[in-house]
Amino acid sequence: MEKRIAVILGDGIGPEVTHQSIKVLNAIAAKYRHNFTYTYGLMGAIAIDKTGDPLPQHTIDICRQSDAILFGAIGHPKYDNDPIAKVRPEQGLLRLRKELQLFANIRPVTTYPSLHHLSPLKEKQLQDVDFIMYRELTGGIYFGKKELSDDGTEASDLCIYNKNEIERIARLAFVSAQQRRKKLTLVDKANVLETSRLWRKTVQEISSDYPDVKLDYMFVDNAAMQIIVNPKQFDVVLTENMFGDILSDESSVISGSLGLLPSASLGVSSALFEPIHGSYPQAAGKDIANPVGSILSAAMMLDYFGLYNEAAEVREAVAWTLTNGFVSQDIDPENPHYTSTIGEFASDYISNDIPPNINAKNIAFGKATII
Ligand SMILES: NC(=O)c1ccc[n+]([C@@H]2O[C@H](COP(=O)([O-])OP(=O)(O)OC[C@H]3O[C@@H](n4cnc5c(N)ncnc54)[C@H](O)[C@@H]3O)[C@@H](O)[C@H]2O)c1
Ligand SMILES: CC(C)[C@H](C(=O)O)[C@@H](O)C(=O)O
Ligand SMILES: [Mg+2]
Repeated sequence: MEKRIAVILGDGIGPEVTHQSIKVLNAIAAKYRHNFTYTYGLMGAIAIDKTGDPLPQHTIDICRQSDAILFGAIGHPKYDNDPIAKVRPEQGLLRLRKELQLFANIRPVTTYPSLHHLSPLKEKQLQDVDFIMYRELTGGIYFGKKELSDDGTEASDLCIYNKNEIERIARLAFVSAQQRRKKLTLVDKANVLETSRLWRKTVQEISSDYPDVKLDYMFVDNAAMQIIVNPKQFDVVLTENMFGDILSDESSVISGSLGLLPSASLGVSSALFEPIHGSYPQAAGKDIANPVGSILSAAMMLDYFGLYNEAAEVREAVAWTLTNGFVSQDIDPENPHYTSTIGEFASDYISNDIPPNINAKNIAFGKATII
């Protein structure tokens, strides 16, 4: 299979983690005789530095000409700490999502028994947790009108949704539930917000098209608590843009680290794959970030291409690195491995280059020694 992949490395740890995904995709391509070609575009702080624009037209063009987009992360402290900067790295990502109409952001949350000890939650709460969040990505408060008064003392962000925006992601979430455990939870704040009441009404209306799916509703404040005390109750969670942003970072503590969670952002004719974490500037350039969220995003890309066996093999490679202790500092601070080592091991596993009796303890921060 031939696929053109647009790659946006971005800022901070974006390049380091994305390079591991490319290693893994190359191992898959070699093993299964696919031809993946990569075209690189700038976005974020690096794009501002080089072109003055967080999303240069060239990047939009290569994304449009690709079959899928692999993205790292954007963001830089010099903008985070400057509340009056007019041009910001995040504008690049938001514009790209809007331009390509990437309206459905899909964030699966799984747990690995070998990582249960890392979660602040108790073991019994972690067993059998497996849910998927459908986060609306191109509407709501992120994209409503923003205003700042002339004297700079008052500001507003408008939260706005229309029926069509709600319905198109809700239908994807219902179909996903049909293929899973047939439960859909709409998370909103319908006791307060007009937009949330429109979400409930719209989702209620279309639910009759999916009679096999049990629909329930939860207020977002309760959901934030339930995700911690009883995460296994969830199957598919459907929610608006900002609630989904916050609840998905929260959900990563179930898995054990923000560095583990992947995502897919699907649109009308484009698809973008990115870990849910940000540019983690404190780790930039140190080769210590967890690449698993990015590698699992590449697996979601393979699923999107219809390469289900290949995607499963990438997930198997990741599970193998995790259970054998080839993990980064966030997972095992006592015996951490480099980002690049984890990427190499995952790709070697796929290429069948990994001897079965490798000793994880001997390869911390270095090459494997065989026992
Ligand atoms: N999609 C994106 O590109 C995206 C997402 C979130 C934040 N951001 C941007 O990233 C910058 C930093 O934001 P932040 O510190 O709030 O969030 P962040 O996700 O970058 O990091 C928060 C914390 O999570 C942990 N973490 C994140 N990724 C990790 C990884 N791969 N491996 C191990 N640990 C990891 C670290 O402890 C880190 O301090 C900001 O400029 C923000 O706007 C970008
Ligand atoms: C960087 C930021 C604009 C982005 C968001 O809020 O959507 C990020 O937090 C994410 O989760 O992808
Ligand atoms: Mg976020």
